Amino acid sequence: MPIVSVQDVTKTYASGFQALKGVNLEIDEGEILALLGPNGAGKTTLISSICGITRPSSGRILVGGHDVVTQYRQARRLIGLVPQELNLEPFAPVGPGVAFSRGLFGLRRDPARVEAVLRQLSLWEKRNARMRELSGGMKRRVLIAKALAHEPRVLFLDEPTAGVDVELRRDMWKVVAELKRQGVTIILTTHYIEEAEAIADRIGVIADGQILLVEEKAQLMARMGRKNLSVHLREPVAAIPAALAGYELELCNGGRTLIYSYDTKSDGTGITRLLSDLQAAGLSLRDLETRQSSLEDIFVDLVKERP
Ligand SMILES: Nc1ncnc2c1ncn2[C@@H]1O[C@H](COP(=O)(O)OP(=O)(O)OP(=O)(O)O)[C@@H](O)[C@H]1O
Repeated sequence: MPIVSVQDVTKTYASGFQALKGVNLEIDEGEILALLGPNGAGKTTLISSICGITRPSSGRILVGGHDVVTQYRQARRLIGLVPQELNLEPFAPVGPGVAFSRGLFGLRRDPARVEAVLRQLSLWEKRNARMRELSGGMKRRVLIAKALAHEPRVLFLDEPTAGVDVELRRDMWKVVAELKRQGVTIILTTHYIEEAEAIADRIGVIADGQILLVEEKAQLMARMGRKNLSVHLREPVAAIPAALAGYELELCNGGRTLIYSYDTKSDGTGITRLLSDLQAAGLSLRDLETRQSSLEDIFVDLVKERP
């Protein structure tokens, strides 16, 4: 049984705007799913619906088998949510704040658990600091600690690394990997494709209130991946020779490099023929290199190709 099951969910806001247009999504226990999508795609609306903060207009959502509307308490107990905004009390101290979040779920005090969470997020030394004394990155960690205080089985991270520096982003990825090791299911939204590429098991692409695809990251990259062959020339050319028009080459690097894009899955890549045609056109080669297209290329193509 999936830990989260989203069934035909739509959401129309009071303004009449339809933010979700029939979303179906199953999330397995223990996986990391990254939801990628442009601004306004509906990512936050979807997460808020699963967490019971926004009520879907139609459809059904189950978390751990509990309906998030009719069995709100049981469902919510299983969920930790790290919101996008840093909505922390400026004067609240870190440690008691995390303990308080646990108490909100009616759980008994458990200082050992709170300490473990604080240590895991490198916040133990800061346990007596007030929120306003912390850096933005530390505040984000506090939000995660608060979301973990009641031992949720599913953790939602809404853009966990928006606006944080590269080092902190990598730190955050380590935290996510560690949580996965502990068996926590993680759903994160992100604008950063490299983030999805670095940590997700599966990738969901959402645009305009619809899920365009959900797929294993490795499969997605293999299925949709193209490769680019860069041909570096000894002498620059002003234009692509007419004899090579059929290859749809791109000329760059001041006329010194030709880029040929090919499908890694098709039977013939066309490379052999291209190389002999290059020679026939009188071009002499200095070097060749190939590059696998990234998730970013795939994502841009997907969102662009929509009717
Ligand atoms: N309370 C609301 N009332 C009306 N429209 C809303 C409301 N909340 C969100 N929307 C609209 O729904 C759409 C989806 O918003 P949502 O925040 O879910 O997108 P998102 O994918 O999370 O975007 P971002 O990446 O910018 O956070 C947007 O067009 C937004 O303006």
